[in-house]
Amino acid sequence: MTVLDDILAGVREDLAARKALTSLDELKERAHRQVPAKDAHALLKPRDAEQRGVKVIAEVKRKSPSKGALATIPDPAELATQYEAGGASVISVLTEQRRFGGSLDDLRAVRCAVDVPVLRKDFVVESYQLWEARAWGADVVLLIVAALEQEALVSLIERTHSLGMTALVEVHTAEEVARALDADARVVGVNNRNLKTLEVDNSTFADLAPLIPDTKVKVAESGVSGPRDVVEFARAGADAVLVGETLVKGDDPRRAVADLVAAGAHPAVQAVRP
Ligand SMILES: O=P(O)(O)OC[C@@H](O)[C@@H](O)c1c[nH]c2ccccc12
Repeated sequence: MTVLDDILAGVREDLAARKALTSLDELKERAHRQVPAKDAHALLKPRDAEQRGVKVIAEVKRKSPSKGALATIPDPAELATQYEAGGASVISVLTEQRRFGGSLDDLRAVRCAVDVPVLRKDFVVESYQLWEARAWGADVVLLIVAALEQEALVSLIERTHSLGMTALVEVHTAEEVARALDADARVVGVNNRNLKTLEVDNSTFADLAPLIPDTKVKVAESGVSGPRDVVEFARAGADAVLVGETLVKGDDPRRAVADLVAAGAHPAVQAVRP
């Protein structure tokens, strides 16, 4: 059993418990009462060349299976406000409870505190979770190719789009890239961390990015420890980076995000981007 299998088993149990409490109909009603989802795609890949730096997706993350406790984060809304002030384009909120210490309450708190799009970062296995994401105010959801059969991936992407949200489709191998493209993913995230072994290898993004057409939004996930990594991913074709640990562990999250945004927007970086 891989780490991913183990996480998914816990996710399914927690999901069953939530489904017993809230019917899909009730969730749909709540989702329909939300203001429409914000367009994260347009923010991550603006048409206007002037705004074309590498964007930063900043993550609210308390702990992880690979690193254990990272930060207590008593006030996720405050952290998200700092991220936004530092120039983050999207805020990612882990909502998985057992391994990452997150919750849907964190998602809502962040949603209420910022204007930028908010990503529900979880292990989505069923459309119920997409309705849930929308009902709690998410604009973007993560869909992990390694966790889904192809048919499920296709229908979850379609459902995400029909709810007006953006799907960040996560891959880790060339085969998963092909599956994501077949399923019509518009935003593809290459996770430098293998979710089956938890090992991080930053060359994963550079290896897989050429397989993803430039019309897609390419996101480098995990492994950003500072501005140098942003420059490296930018050179390999990243439109955005997704950063967790480095931001939650530092003492000035606003400044830390601003430094990454500045690195991604630097003219020397832009000149060498493919
Ligand atoms: O903390 P890091 O190394 O900056 O990584 C952030 C993000 O990429 C990571 O949290 C992540 C990427 N894909 C995931 C899927 C599930 C849970 C977590 C993740």
